[in-house]
Amino acid sequence: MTAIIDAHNLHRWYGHGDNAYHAVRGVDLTVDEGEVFALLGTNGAGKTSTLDLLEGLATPDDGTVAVFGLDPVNDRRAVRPDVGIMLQSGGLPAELTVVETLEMWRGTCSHPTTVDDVLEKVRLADRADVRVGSLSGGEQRRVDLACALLGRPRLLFLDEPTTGLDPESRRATWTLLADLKSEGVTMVLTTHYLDEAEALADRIAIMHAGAVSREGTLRDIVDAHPSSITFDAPPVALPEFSGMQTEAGRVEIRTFSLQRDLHKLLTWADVADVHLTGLAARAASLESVFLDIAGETTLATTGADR
Ligand SMILES: Nc1ncnc2c1ncn2[C@@H]1O[C@H](COP(=O)(O)OP(=O)(O)OP(=O)(O)O)[C@@H](O)[C@H]1O
Repeated sequence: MTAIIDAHNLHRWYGHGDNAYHAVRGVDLTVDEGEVFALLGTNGAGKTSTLDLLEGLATPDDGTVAVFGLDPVNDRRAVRPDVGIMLQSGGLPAELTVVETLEMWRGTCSHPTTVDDVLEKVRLADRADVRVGSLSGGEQRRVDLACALLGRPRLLFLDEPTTGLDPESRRATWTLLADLKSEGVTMVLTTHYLDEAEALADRIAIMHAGAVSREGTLRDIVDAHPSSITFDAPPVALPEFSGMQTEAGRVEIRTFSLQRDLHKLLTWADVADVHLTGLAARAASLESVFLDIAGETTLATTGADR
């Protein structure tokens, strides 16, 4: 595999002095050719700040980024023609129609496809003559995507591509992105929809407080996380389980052997004639990993440690 993106020890600060904010704290990322890489994280985790560095829209305060083996800031003229960027908010002029917007954008691309082609892809052909400002939020998002596709990019950055889209349009966008992947387009996307990352991504990184907290395939990430069995604390002594704790009258057993421990618990309850009220068994999932990370204490990220 060839690394299309290779980033090491990225740091990004906003502001200066005591009020400086350390938004990206030593991020390492590689994205291979043809991969879909999803960047997840809570609000403010540093996803967009990291994406800006990979896109060459900002220079890292420390660390290095290579895109196609080049510096996306200093070698911008060589890198940019092969890159499509869909920002979180497109900021397109409201007065232009969809087709005028795309024609204008097309003029900035080195080897563009046709406006009709991208209109078809994002399913906006019937809205071509409507002003961008009159479109629904979801339709505007699809114009942003159309602009990112016009240059026939080899590498596509998508910052929350389906936010504001209805479920049917989200699915249509997933199909479009899957088609682009099968054409060999490499993609880096941020999303708050875990099912989107599950459906599209070959690899996932979960950011928290400016750093990558977990990284790997969905399977790697989920397999490294315990499953959980919970129930109301019964008025009798329980058998021994590693990873068992009781809080506010609820018992939780965190386990990497869900089936074995559940069997042990149910067999004990049967023999001891104990009714386990509120019993729930949850296999580890991307959501449980995400929620655990989101609950972790946030490190101080102000200028004091600069
Ligand atoms: N220009 C700026 N000046 C100061 N702080 C900023 C600036 N831009 C971003 N930040 C801060 O940096 C942190 C990371 O922001 P960023 O937009 O990268 O997060 P994110 O993970 O993309 O969040 P979201 O999911 O909400 O889009 C946030 O706490 C944000 O307030």
